[in-house]
Amino acid sequence: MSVSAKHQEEVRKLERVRGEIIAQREAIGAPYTGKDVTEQVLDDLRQQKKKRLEIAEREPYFGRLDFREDGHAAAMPLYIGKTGVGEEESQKPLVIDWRAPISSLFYSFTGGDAAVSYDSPDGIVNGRVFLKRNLLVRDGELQRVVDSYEEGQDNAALTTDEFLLHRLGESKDNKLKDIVSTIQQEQDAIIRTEKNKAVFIQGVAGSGKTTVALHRLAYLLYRYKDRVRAERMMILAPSRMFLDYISGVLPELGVGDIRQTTFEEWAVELLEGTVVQESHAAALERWFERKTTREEREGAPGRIKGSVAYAQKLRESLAGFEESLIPDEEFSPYPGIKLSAVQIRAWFREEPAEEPIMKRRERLLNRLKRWMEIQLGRGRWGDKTIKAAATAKWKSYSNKVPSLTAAEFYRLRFPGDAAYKPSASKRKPTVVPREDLPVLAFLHLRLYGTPEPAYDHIVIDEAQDYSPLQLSVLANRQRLPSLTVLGDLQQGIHDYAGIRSWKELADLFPESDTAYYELDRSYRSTTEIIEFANRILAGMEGEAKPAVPVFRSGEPVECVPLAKGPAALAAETARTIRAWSGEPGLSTIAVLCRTADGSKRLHAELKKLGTEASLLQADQQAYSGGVTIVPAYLSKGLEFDAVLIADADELSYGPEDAKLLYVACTRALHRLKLLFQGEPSPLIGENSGR
Ligand SMILES: Nc1ncnc2c1ncn2[C@@H]1O[C@H](COP(=O)(O)OP(=O)(O)OP(=O)(O)O)[C@@H](O)[C@H]1O
Repeated sequence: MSVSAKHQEEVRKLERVRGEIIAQREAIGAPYTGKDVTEQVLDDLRQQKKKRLEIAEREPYFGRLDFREDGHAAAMPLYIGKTGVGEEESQKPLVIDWRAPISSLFYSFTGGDAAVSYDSPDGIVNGRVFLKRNLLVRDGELQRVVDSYEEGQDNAALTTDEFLLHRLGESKDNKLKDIVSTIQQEQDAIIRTEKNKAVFIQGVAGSGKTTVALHRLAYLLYRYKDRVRAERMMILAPSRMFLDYISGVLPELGVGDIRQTTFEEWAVELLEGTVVQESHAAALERWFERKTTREEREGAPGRIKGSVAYAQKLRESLAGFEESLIPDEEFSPYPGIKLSAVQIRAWFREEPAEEPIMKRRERLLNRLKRWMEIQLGRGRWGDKTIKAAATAKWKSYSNKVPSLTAAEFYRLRFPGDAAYKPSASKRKPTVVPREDLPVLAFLHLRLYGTPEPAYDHIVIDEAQDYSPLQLSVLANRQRLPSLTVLGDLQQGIHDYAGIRSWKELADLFPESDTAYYELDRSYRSTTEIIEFANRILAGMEGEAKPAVPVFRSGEPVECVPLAKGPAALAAETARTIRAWSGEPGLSTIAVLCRTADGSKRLHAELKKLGTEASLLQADQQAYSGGVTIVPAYLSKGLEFDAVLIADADELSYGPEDAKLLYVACTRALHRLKLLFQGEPSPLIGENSGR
């Protein structure tokens, strides 16, 4: 079939499918506003469907696969889209959801006439593929038709990756996007991993880890409809700004209501207002605004307190506390009526051990109260004076059974470790440093538990910055392990708190409950940028894993020496911003500085020159795109069309800063330039053009 005939065929098909989608959408009226509860529930479902149809109307599908199942006479064209659509009358599928079992063929098929198979709920289905076609539909218009496999054609000439490259070449705005139309085979395998696993993903910068984790949530909600609920899922990311950056993906995949937060916010909430965390900026300042030594990082409180050994110390301390909870004295609410310490301890032990300690304490004290009432009998209990005196005795006894908040417990039992002062007033929360939050969360769960239901699934992004203690606190909030834990050890710039090997985290689970994946291909940057960043990696200690580029060539990376002084830096920065701003493909531009202080100074200098740029700071809620000046350590997880590294000199980036410079360079999609005053950083030495 000729190219234009194919196009015509697809235009007709698109018209038919969109006609059906529009008709179905229009048939769903305005939201129900009445009081009938059943009707409200039904309408909720209708309105959700309407939202999905609205997305489908713009882009009903992105792929077509002609598949002949074994035993069937003809191949069936299957159209694959973000949401499944069935014909209203016949209920025949018009569009198949990308998460359906059969759609996995679309992602895993890479050509050839060999038999293929996919896992369906009824078992393995075998068959053959006759056509794999990518379709680009934007706002209801068919824009591109690209075949990556057609039976009987010279498929070597068919462009397998043309569609992907087209997508990667697009410029980015300030939000991460979904990738349903171009999910790669190795990514699809992760997305479709069974629910009850702790899935660890080690992936190079730009390999799609964050994106894949979000698609996995959408997959789990579809595949395990009856068992998982969006309200019982949670995404943990390093900052509010990062969460804002990824916030568009799930709604675009038709998924809502998933809690997205940072570990620290989650912990503070768990601790029920008893503590607040010190500012994020202050915490970062400690590690990034001045040079730190390896000894400082190794011996950092976050690493020690986050270790498995420390968790054990906390457990032992809790056990000791529990053991000594009941005072060594009898309880006697009235002369002649008494209960020995031995008896009270025995009662305490009867409480279920898996219940939090303070809950058991409360139940024990209530039991004592009931016992007291019964022993005194109706006559004496009815006597106001006797009742008041007995109750006072009970209160006084209760006061001797300690009740502590997590923050009080930690300060009392680990006075040398707790790095905060108690708040001056009981009603005011205690301000605690970030590294103490995991400890307090751990203690709180053992002491008080939480009324919140367990989580069905938890996603942890940038997990190389997590400690084993943090992960174990989270895993304790699940009945069965079901987590997606992703990160990149090579980007572990917070190594004063995080791990050095995934084993540290994976060891928390039985091996049969874990799955480990590595992603080596980088989709974000051009080949030139990836190769440049790989050379920085090579300078890193330990075994470096270079990223493999998807072949997408761009401009060479530039390293430019500058004369000394802030004026020369500002002038060159302004010139670069001007030049890049004039290029159509470059809509987000970042200037990265080693420190927040340096970023502020450059921002002020640029202002003097009349160059507009926004300054990105820790504790910021959102990243708005355009031209931004960013401290390198805050750029982690984000990406920009073009990146200018303003201070790639030997003082800013010494050999121990390889991870930070690697993070900085890998933020760039299409363009990367590094400036240096004085000697270039040894990390780019040979690349610097000198
Ligand atoms: N299969 C794909 N098709 C199209 N684009 C993709 C694909 N996989 C990843 N990308 C793109 O690559 C970029 C990097 O993705 P993402 O931010 O999820 O990677 P990451 O591994 O989390 O990166 P980092 O560790 O550097 O933060 C994004 O722009 C994403 O849209």
